[in-house]
Amino acid sequence: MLDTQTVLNVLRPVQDPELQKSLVELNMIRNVRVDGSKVSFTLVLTTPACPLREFIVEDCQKAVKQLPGIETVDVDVTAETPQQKSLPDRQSVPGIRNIIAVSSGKGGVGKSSVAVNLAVALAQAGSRVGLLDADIYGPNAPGMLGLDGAKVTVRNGAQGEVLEPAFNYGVKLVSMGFLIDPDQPVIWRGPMLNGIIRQFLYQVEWGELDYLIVDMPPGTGDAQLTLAQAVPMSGAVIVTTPQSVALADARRGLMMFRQLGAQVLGIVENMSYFIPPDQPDRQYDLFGSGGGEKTARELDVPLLGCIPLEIALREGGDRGTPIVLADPDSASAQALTEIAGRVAARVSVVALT
Ligand SMILES: Nc1ncnc2c1ncn2[C@@H]1O[C@H](COP(=O)(O)OP(=O)(O)OP(=O)(O)O)[C@@H](O)[C@H]1O
Repeated sequence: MLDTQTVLNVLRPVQDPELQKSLVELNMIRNVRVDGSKVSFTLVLTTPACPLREFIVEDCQKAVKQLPGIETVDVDVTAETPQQKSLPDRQSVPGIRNIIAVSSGKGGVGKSSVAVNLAVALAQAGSRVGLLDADIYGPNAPGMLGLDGAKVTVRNGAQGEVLEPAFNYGVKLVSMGFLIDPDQPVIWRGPMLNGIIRQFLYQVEWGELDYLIVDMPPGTGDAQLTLAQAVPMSGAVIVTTPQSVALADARRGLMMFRQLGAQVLGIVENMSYFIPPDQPDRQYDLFGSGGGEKTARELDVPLLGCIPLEIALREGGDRGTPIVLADPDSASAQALTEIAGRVAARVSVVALT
């Protein structure tokens, strides 16, 4: 009769492909049971959005089936998202495991669309997700998340006043748009930023979150710097288009995070090519091609994915139903879902290595 230790021994060489470490050593294999010709165990992944889930399960099954007399291998898959490393001089936010900034060197490249769809895709995969819309210039996440006109409610808690976030599609949201007067000039909003952001991090009832996505204001000016310094983040995702001007801005954004000691999780190239709705097998490179890949290579960061320009993505944003929910089979929704998986995988790597 086989014992659980023998099972763990054959599983020991199986590695997590991202972390490149043994699943057994990472304590990702638990509750091993042997019952005659059947072995069962729990595989605890580092994110519910793991893009390599099937691949890892197959590797485990293959390894265990090498044992004589074993016919069935039942793998129960769950996930526990690791806590980001603590950062010097930054106060972590209790209950929030990972903070991910979504940033762009310039406006209008689709940063908010990426942030909103990323948040919803992670929630769809089973993660606990919050979205902090910190874009003082154009806080448009509420509209894109179907929460236009929503407000944070203020409650008196044990620690004083606390804000309750709005909620839709599995995502908790607070937005600069809930607090700032849209008629107030942007120049006056900048200096308020540090105070508001601290309130948004430490005084909101976020509860337990695997990921808090922060939709940053575009650019690398004072406001962005203040924000990037105030938020204790796991890493940043930089959104760009294939155009050379946008890429030069993306490089600046990337340098800013690096100088602040924050990890850059990777680059997302948006509006990579246009798919005409009536000719879905054609694609047009409206803004050139290969720019995101080239910049990623030059700066030695991963290219997390390329999102096509699709009318349905804009319509989904305008209607308040993100494309990953409105049309999950569309090319842009699939790209965004894959990007969410890669971001989650990179966050695990940063937390655990
Ligand atoms: N891949 C895409 N396909 C079609 N439309 C897109 C795509 N990406 C973004 N858009 C549209 O472009 C507009 C600008 O996008 P978005 O607001 O996400 O950009 P942003 O970089 O956050 O802009 P801002 O600088 O104003 O915050 C929106 O109307 C959005 O729906």
